[in-house]
Amino acid sequence: MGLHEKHEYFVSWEELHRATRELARRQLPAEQWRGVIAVSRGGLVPGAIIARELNLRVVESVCVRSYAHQTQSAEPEMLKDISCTEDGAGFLVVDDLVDTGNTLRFLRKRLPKAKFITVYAKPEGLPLVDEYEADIDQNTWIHFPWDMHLHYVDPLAGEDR
Ligand SMILES: O=P(O)(O)OC[C@H]1O[C@H](OP(=O)(O)OP(=O)(O)O)[C@H](O)[C@@H]1O
Ligand code: HPA
Ligand SMILES: [Mg+2]
Repeated sequence: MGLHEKHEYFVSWEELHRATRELARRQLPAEQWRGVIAVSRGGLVPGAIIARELNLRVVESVCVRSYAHQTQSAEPEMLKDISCTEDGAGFLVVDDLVDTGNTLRFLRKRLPKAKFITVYAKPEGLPLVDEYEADIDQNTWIHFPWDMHLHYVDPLAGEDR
């Protein structure tokens, strides 16, 4: 394998559910939280699972457009802010993953007192996340279950003759 080779990691619904539940378990006791702020769109499903496990009924969403992969210099933009909190105190900010950390870096400025958690984390993003469930290599692209569907694959030995 070359050093710069790209890898792919395919996450099933079951794996996502299991990993997110484990992340939720580590946020106990639930009474310390006022609610969940999901980072739309990737954080919506993990946010719902965490809210369910912790019996939190206040679920908000924020949306950030990050230009990280196009123009390095451009600042991310808040497409949807929240009104339930000034500084994020008592809230869990949930995202599916942290990659470069650009999204969470931006949100930390808006919600300095929130706790930031993700299901997956790549090394560059580690300083921006308070807790996460699983490490993923920087050069691996994660495919989430909502972006995939099941399809037929030929047997290794080829079709029956
Ligand atoms: O750490 P970063 O380099 O900022 O990358 C991580 C972010 O990128 C993806 O969201 P994206 O902005 O692609 O939008 P989506 O959630 O709507 O898919 C992912 O869901 C994270 O929010
Ligand atoms: O690895 C990834 N998978 C899906 N979306 C992403 N956004 C940044 N990195 C990723
Ligand atoms: Mg996202």
